[in-house]
Amino acid sequence: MEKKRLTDAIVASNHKGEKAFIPYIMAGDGGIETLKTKLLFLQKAGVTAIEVGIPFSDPVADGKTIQQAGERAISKGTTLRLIMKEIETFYKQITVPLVLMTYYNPLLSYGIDLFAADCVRIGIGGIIVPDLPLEESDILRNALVGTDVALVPLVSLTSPPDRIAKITAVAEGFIYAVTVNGITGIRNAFDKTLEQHLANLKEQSTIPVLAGFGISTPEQVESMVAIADGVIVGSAIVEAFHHQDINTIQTLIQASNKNVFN
Ligand SMILES: O=P(O)(O)OC[C@@H](O)[C@@H](O)c1c[nH]c2ccccc12
Repeated sequence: MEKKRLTDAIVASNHKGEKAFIPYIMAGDGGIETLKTKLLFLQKAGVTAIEVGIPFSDPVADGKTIQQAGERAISKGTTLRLIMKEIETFYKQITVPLVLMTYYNPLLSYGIDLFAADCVRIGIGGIIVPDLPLEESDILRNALVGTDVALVPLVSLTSPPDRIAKITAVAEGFIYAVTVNGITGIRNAFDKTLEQHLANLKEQSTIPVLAGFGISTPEQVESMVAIADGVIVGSAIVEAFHHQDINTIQTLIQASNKNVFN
């Protein structure tokens, strides 16, 4: 089976004259019972897909906001196993693709083959594993062959051209273009080379290129969707859910839906 569900969802939103918007939430922040409510809310608000974070004790790519959300989730007993079980109870109500974001360690202790099989069973659209470099990713990629679960790669601002070529050759779902050098968390400004970097990636990739890291205001969403196929917003969404600031979430989503053909 070709891995098309996640790509198709992004392309479909782009065809509507919108750009893809993928919010990130931390599963178990506020208690596992809030996961379904948040997913249904975001789906109704018109997002393209949803990145679901698995809390982990050593989140090396994460800044303070997501680290603290992870600690809150862990303190409430959230594990990968619990999250998979919880999603299984309501996955039929979720029509937007879910992209699980987890570090490699929880995956290893879950068991790669079991994880792949469970992802298929509960309709997961993609997986992001930030601490799994391309060279080490075959075990997971092989476990997902023949499924519609995409292994989404990260490309950094500093990835050299030959590495970018290797990554785009095996990329599935979309390319996650990391927009800053460093960790997740809101930023005031972006590198001047970003526009050219995204243009290069788009030229080389046959699947959509989405920008993520540091994007936290409607203005930043608007300027990013002008140069990428969509955005991923994490810390700002996590913070807004933590403070039950629904308005901020809706405003961020709407910023990606300004008609790009005008
Ligand atoms: O929080 P930010 O700066 O908006 O960045 C997105 C991000 O949170 C989400 O995609 C993510 C959370 N943790 C990660 C670790 C690696 C890669 C990506 C992520």
